[in-house]
Amino acid sequence: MATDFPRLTDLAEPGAVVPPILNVTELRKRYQADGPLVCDRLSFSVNQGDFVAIIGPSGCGKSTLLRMICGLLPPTSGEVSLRGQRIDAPPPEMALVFQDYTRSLFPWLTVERNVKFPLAERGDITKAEKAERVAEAIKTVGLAGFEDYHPGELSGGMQQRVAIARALAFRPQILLLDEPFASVDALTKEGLEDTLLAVRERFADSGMTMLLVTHDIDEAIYLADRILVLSKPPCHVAEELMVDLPHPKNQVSTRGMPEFQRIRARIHDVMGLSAQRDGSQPAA
Ligand SMILES: Nc1ncnc2c1ncn2[C@@H]1O[C@H](COP(=O)(O)OP(=O)(O)OP(=O)(O)O)[C@@H](O)[C@H]1O
Repeated sequence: MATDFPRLTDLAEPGAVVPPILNVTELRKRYQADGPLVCDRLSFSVNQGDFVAIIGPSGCGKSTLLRMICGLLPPTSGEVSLRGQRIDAPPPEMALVFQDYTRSLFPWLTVERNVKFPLAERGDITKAEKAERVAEAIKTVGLAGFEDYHPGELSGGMQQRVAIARALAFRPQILLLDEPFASVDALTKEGLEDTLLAVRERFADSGMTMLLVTHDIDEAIYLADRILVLSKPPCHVAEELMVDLPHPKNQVSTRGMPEFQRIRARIHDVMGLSAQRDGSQPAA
């Protein structure tokens, strides 16, 4: 598949250590000068092609972190860098999918036009390539045949697929997803999770990196290769877990695997949920 950005591994000398695509270094964030710290010395890095899930207690600062990563919100101190360059504004290599698809889609445009919308101003891509990208993105999210529908004629899950397709048509190097499936029912959510895995496979050659913020521990384990568990606020990375589950994944058998259960138990421990459930105090 064609890609707008070279893979870091293709640029490196054979045997060289490839630097992370994204570095988050010592981030601190306060919304008001005299307000509480939301993040405190939050650091981690992400390699190209990784699928990283960020999970943490409600209100700990996950969305704040994602907005700082994509340059929509300035950190109070510390920095986010992409390929070694500090991010001060939304970089063209990133695309963001929000939970609330109703606010990100244009109801008066068809599926095809919604997906094409961010490409309209791109003078560096030919009309034919735009059409090819749009068709491929729509197909990848399972919406072939719905090109001429309007968002209001689609279910919530299908509308979120349109939002994902729009991000994909942009061919981002980093796809950021902020609670993308929090507004849909459980069965629809499973279908969308499997679509994300299909997206990942489809764009693997271009080294697309994915960063998912979610409340859902099982979703994080099912989808990601690496999970960053954030602490309660002011948040930092409390634990980093590698997920090594066999592909292709399956909603029933993968979730039943001992490794899946082991990781889930560990996350519950780190987040203090187990302790809360049996009535004792969570670890500080
Ligand atoms: N624009 C803002 N101005 C002031 N405070 C804010 C703003 N946005 C978020 N906050 C505060 O920052 C903290 C972290 O919020 P954030 O939405 O990042 O957390 P979260 O982990 O994504 O929450 P949730 O899991 O409930 O979606 C909260 O205390 C919130 O009230």
